[in-house]
Amino acid sequence: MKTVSIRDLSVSFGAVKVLHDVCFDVRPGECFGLVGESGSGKSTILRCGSLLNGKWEGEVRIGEDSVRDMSLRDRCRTLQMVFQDPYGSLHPRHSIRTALEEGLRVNRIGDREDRMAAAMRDVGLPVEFLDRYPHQLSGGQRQRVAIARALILEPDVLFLDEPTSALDVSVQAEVLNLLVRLQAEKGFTYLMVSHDLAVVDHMCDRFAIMQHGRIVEVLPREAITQGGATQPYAQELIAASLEYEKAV
Ligand SMILES: Nc1ncnc2c1ncn2[C@@H]1O[C@H](COP(=O)(O)OP(=O)(O)OP(=O)(O)O)[C@@H](O)[C@H]1O
Repeated sequence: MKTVSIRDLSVSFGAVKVLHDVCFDVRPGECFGLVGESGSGKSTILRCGSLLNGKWEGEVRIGEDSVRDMSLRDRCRTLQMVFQDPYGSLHPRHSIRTALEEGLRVNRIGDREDRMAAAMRDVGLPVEFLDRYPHQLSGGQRQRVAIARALILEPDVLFLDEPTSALDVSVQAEVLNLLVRLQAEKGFTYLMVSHDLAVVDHMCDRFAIMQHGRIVEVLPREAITQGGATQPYAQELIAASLEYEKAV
């Protein structure tokens, strides 16, 4: 199990600075949430940490290693990302087999058929689905494939960017429970963006509340239901979310 350590992460797009010296640590085996208003910089943290965006200042370490110093292969085997929209992240003309095999091939890993079958079983999908295409699966099944593709390389850390927000409410719970089970079985460290404090309450040990590219407060999960936030914006966000829960 590995720590994710983010120090003084700053990012600008043109003249606009969207992250300001962001610092936090995700403990080994922990699920750490990032919440906050739209545009506050949550996804940008994941995109920088995974080097999808390489233009930033500061330091991101996984365990002892800076992500910038890792080879592409080491990075893929240390850190994987699951996106919000599984339809967008799976190639429409590639079978599920092709999607899963790619990472194994690039990383020159053998036993591919066995590993792909194991990954499908891990995410609760029939092995026969390897021969299907993304449009032949439901949204929840596609997200399971995206998770299988992430875990097949046996990474230490998963970055999850709103992994269930594109799914039906009934399917959301299934995928969240799958992520909880996989974390317990495989000891993943999760860094997860969500706009939904109910999801954070279900999944996360701790979470950071963000506003305008800064961390306002880092809180334990219990702060959602039992209070404890000290910063006014964090208190407002939690109160608004509880009001919303009551109303629906
Ligand atoms: N490639 C880019 N070019 C220019 N601006 C960008 C780019 N990516 C993100 N931004 C800007 O950076 C800011 C942070 O965006 P980010 O996607 O990280 O926010 P977020 O908190 O994840 O929002 P949401 O909850 O809506 O997904 C926003 O103002 C956004 O418009």
